[in-house]
Amino acid sequence: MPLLTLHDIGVTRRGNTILAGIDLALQAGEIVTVVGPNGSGKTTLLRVIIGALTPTRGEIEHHSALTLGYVPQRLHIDPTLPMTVARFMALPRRRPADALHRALEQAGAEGLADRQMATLSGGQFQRVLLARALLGRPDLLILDEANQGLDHRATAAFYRQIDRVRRELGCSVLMVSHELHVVMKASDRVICLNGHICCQGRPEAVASSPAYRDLLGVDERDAVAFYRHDHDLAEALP
Ligand SMILES: Nc1ncnc2c1ncn2[C@@H]1O[C@H](COP(=O)(O)OP(=O)(O)OP(=O)(O)O)[C@@H](O)[C@H]1O
Repeated sequence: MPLLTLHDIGVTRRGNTILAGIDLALQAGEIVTVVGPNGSGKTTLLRVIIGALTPTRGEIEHHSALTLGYVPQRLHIDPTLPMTVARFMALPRRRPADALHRALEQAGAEGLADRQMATLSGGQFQRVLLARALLGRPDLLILDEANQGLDHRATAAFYRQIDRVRRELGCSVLMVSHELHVVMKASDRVICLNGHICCQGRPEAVASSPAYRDLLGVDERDAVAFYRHDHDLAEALP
């Protein structure tokens, strides 16, 4: 049985159809990436899945005990506010110190617990957000463009960390990205969204499909070149 299934999900707001006819099943342990242009409904789809938005039509089916972890697109913390990573991780609920350190380690952010949030690099900040999402030991980890503000190298390292997390925790991952080439190696399946599902499949197949190329204006040779380049990037914490 899939971990989570969407049946004919539709979202309409102020007379505009944002999502229509979304049928989607997420399998246990799978990494699925949703790609699509600006305004194609990617965030809306994630908001429906995490329960922040009630769809206009359709149903979501999952096990009653399904635990979700969510890494937001961006999070602003006032840089003048003194707040250590450990304190941030304890919001809104304090956790045992060993759980906190385990989550930081799983996210590749070990050693950052006593650092001030304002002093973290973009890559470190995203790993702390990931660690916070891992505290609840999620069955499904959801990331909304978690590479925003990261350069290509930091993004590639971050997605390799996601793959490690999936292997260590055995959780499923659903993430949104603008760019397939960046997340290609980390995904089992890619869903190309533009209000509806235009195409889906293995990353290589989607990258070379006319629907994907038309939608995102990508040259397949560019995508493959990026993909190969990723292999050479160092594993260093950005
Ligand atoms: N509450 C709302 N009321 C009306 N329109 C909305 C609402 N939320 C989103 N929209 C519209 O729905 C469309 C899809 O928005 P959404 O944020 O899901 O797209 P996206 O693919 O995540 O975009 P981006 O890549 O820019 O983050 C946009 O046109 C947006 O303006």
